[in-house]
Amino acid sequence: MAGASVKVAVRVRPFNSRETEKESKCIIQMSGNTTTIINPKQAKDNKSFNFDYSYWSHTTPEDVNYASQMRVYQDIGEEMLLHAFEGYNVCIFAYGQTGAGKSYTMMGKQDVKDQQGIIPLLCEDLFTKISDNTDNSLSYSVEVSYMEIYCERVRDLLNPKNKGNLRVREHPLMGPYVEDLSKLAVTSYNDIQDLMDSGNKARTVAATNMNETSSRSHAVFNIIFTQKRFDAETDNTSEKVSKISLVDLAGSERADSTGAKGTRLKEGANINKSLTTLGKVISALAENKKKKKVESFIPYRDSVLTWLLRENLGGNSRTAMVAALSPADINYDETLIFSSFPCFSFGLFIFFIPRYADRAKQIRCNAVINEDPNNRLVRELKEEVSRLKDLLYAQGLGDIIESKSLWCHHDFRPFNSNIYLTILLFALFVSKCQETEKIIAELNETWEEKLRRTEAIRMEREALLAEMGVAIREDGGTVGVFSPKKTPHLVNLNEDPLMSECLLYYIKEGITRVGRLDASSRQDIVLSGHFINDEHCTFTRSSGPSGESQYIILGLNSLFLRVHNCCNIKSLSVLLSSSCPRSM
Ligand SMILES: Nc1ncnc2c1ncn2[C@@H]1O[C@H](COP(=O)(O)OP(=O)(O)OP(=O)(O)O)[C@@H](O)[C@H]1O
Repeated sequence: MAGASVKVAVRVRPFNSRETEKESKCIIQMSGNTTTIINPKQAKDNKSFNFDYSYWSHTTPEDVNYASQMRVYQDIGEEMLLHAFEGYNVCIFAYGQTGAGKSYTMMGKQDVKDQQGIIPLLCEDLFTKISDNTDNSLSYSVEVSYMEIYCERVRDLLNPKNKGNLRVREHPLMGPYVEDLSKLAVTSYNDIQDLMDSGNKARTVAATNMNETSSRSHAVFNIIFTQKRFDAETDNTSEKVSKISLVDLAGSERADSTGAKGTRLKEGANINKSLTTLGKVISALAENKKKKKVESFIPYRDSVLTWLLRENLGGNSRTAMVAALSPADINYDETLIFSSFPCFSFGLFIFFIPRYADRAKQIRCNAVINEDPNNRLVRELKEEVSRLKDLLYAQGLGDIIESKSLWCHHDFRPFNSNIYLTILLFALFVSKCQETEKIIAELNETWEEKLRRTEAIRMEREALLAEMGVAIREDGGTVGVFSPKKTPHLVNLNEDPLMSECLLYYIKEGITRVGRLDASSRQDIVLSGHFINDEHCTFTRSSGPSGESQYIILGLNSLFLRVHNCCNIKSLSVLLSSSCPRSM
C-alpha cells in the first residue's frame, strides 16, 4: 500500500431554486472521467480536468448518466471501507463553494430514501459487514467522535459537557489529537445514526444561537474501528485499529459576493486560513513528490484543520477528496477555482493552479496497517514518563516526583539560580504525566465502561436538548418542540440554513428577528403562524405543491408555521403571546 495516490472526484449538483429562477445556464460538462468547465463569456477559454471520477448529478435519476448517492458511495466509500477492514487509516473529505453539495455528498438527507450520503451509507455497510462475520476468533468494536472546527477552534458535537473549545495537542507518539474529545462506543447502525443526528443538531442549534451557519465550520466525523483476533494456539490477542475520518469542509465565498464585514469577515478569513493552508499543504506535498532530493516544509501546523488531518494528507492514510461543483454560470469563478484549487482569499486568489486535481493525485500517502498500536503506545508512553523521571532524579529532585509538588522539595529555594530550570522541568514532567495518564486510562477503559460512559453522555445530551426546547422522538422523524423559558428565540433545526429550500424553526414567545441570511437574494421569507398556547406542540415536515417547501408545525395546540422560499430570508418578526393568536 506504500505510496498509494489520493483519489480525487468531482460532482455537480442540480440547479437550486434561485439558479432556476435566474434561468442559469449549466457550465459543467462531463464525459467519462473528464470534467469541462465552460467559460460563459469566452467559449475558447473552456477548461478541462481529469479526475478519478466525474459525477454528473445535475439531472435526475432517470438520466442514464446520473450519479446517485449510492454510485458515489460504491466508488469511493466501499473502497475506503475495505481499506479500513485491512487495518489502514482512511479519510474522505468534501470541499467546494458554499451550497455546492458537500454536505449532501457526505451526509445527504438522512430520512429520505436513496438520498443518504457517504457517511450514513458507510456506517450502515460497516455494521452489515460486522454482523456478517462468522469467525468466532474475530471481534470488532466501533467508537465515534464528531467535532466541529470553527474559526480555528474545536468543539465536541457529541458531549454537551464539553462546552468550551478543546485543545489540539501533539503527542510525539500519537501525533496531533484533540484533548478530551469524547469517543463514544456504538454497537449498531442505529446507535451511530443517533450520534450523527445529535451531532448535526448540535451543529445547527449552536450555529443559530451564535448567528452563524454550519456551512462556515468544518465538520469531522471519526470512526475508530478496532478488530481483535484471538489466537487460541498462542493464547494471544492481536489488534488492528483504523481511523475513518469523514470530513465536510466549510464552504467559502468571496467577500464581494457576500458583502462580508466585521465578524463575518474575520470568520471567513479563518475558514480561508484553513482552506488556504490545506491548499498550501497539498501543493507542497505534490511538489515534494516531484523532487528527488530536498523536500520542502509542509505547513501542517498553520491551521487546526491541516494539523489534525496531517496523517490523512501526507502520511499514514488512504485518502479521497470530492469536490462539489455548482452548475450555474453565475458561480463560474468559484466553480473554476474549486475544481482547480480549493482555496482563495477574498477576491485575491492566493493560488491558482489549474491542474489542482492532477496535483492532488500526485500526493502519495504511505499507509501502513495499524497492528497492535495500543500495546505499543502504552509501552512507549510509560517509557517516556520514566525517561523524564530519570532526568528529574538526576537533578536531585526525586522527592517532587513522588509528591508531584514543587514546594516539598527540601532543597527548593525560591531564589536559587536554577529555579527557572527546575520549574520548567517539573512543569514538563507534570504535564507529560497527566497527558500520559489520561491516554493510558482511555486505552485501558473496558468496553463495558465505554458503553456506560456513552449512555451517560446520551442522557446528558437529551436533557440539554429538552432544556433548549428540542426533543427527538422515534416516531418517523417527528420532532417534539417544547417551550421552556430558557429556550433561544429561534432554533433552526435544518442543517442547511443558507441554501436549501427548507427551514425548520422553533419560535419562542416574544419578538423574534432574523437577519437576512442570504445577502445576494432580495426576497423575503413568507411566514404564517398561528399560536394558541405554549404548552406543547410537535411539527412535521411536508413538501409544498410547486416545488416550494412548506414546513408545517402542527401542535397539540396548533402552533402553525409555514415557510415559503426560505432560502431568501430577509427579515422576520414573530410576535407570540398567550392572549391572542396571530399571523405575521
Ligand atoms: N447531488 C445533489 N442532488 C440533489 N440535490 C443536491 C445535490 N447536491 C446538493 N444538493 C442540494 O443543494 C443544496 C445545497 O447542498 P449542500 O447543503 O450539500 O451544500 P454545501 O456545499 O454543503 O453547502 P455549505 O457549504 O453551505 O454547507 C441542498 O439543498 C442539497 O440538498
